[in-house]
Amino acid sequence: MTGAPRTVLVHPDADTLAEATAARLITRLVDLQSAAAPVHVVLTGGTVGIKTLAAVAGSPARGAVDWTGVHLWWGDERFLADGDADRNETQAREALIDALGDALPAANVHPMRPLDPAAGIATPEDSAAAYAAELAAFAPEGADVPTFDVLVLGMGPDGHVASLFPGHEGVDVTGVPTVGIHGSPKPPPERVSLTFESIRAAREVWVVAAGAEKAPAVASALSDAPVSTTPAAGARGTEATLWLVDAAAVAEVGATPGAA
Ligand SMILES: O=C1O[C@H](COP(=O)(O)O)[C@@H](O)[C@H](O)[C@H]1O
Repeated sequence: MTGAPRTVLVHPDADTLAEATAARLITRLVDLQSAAAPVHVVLTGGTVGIKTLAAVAGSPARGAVDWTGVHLWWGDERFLADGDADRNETQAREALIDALGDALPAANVHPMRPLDPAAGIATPEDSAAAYAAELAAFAPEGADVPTFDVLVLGMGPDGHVASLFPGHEGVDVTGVPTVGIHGSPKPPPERVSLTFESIRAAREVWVVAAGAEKAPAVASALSDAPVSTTPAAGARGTEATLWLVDAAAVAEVGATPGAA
């Protein structure tokens, strides 16, 4: 597996994990903005992912970020109508984006297109193709996706990341930056996801996971199980791969967590 080695950082519980990840993200954005602009961040849905966004919104330090220079993308989306409460976009808006208000230009927010047959988005493949075009518009010459500075991934108890599920063909898709998903084992069945090629193009990949129900998948991923059975094992950044977890989530990891 190419990519940066993993560093595992363990926090006592899910709330502390979310607060610490939010602080880490804010600090990273400020550091990145001292050197270059714009900054591209990929958001995740899921429990800890959304909790982390709420923690960013609640942090006074969020004012240290120049949000006009931050672009927000998504690693995956539930293919539902605009505004559906189950959309990762809807939850991210409620947790953070709405709170940022005018500080974050609307043009910097890049959601995956919702189900909207009247606008030509009738299938997950339509949305995936539209997102590929949006990504390409911000990609450097010769690349399919922007240079993502930080790409955050939640992980399901089955080891899925983004909407790349174990045993599903989305895991193996290559040559395209995005993929439409059908028959997801976790509702809703239709989704849109970045492919592993897009995920692995990110400079930093942060996997966030909390809770005992994630412990088997965390142990499996950190022991380099096949990506086909534990997709999270394939999540790597080009410069850094962080596993930001709580104590319950690493309960089944054999050795003391550390670089892997
Ligand atoms: O459905 C999804 O689930 C995963 C993980 O969610 P969690 O609630 O178990 O933390 C999430 O990463 C993904 O973005 C989302 O679409």
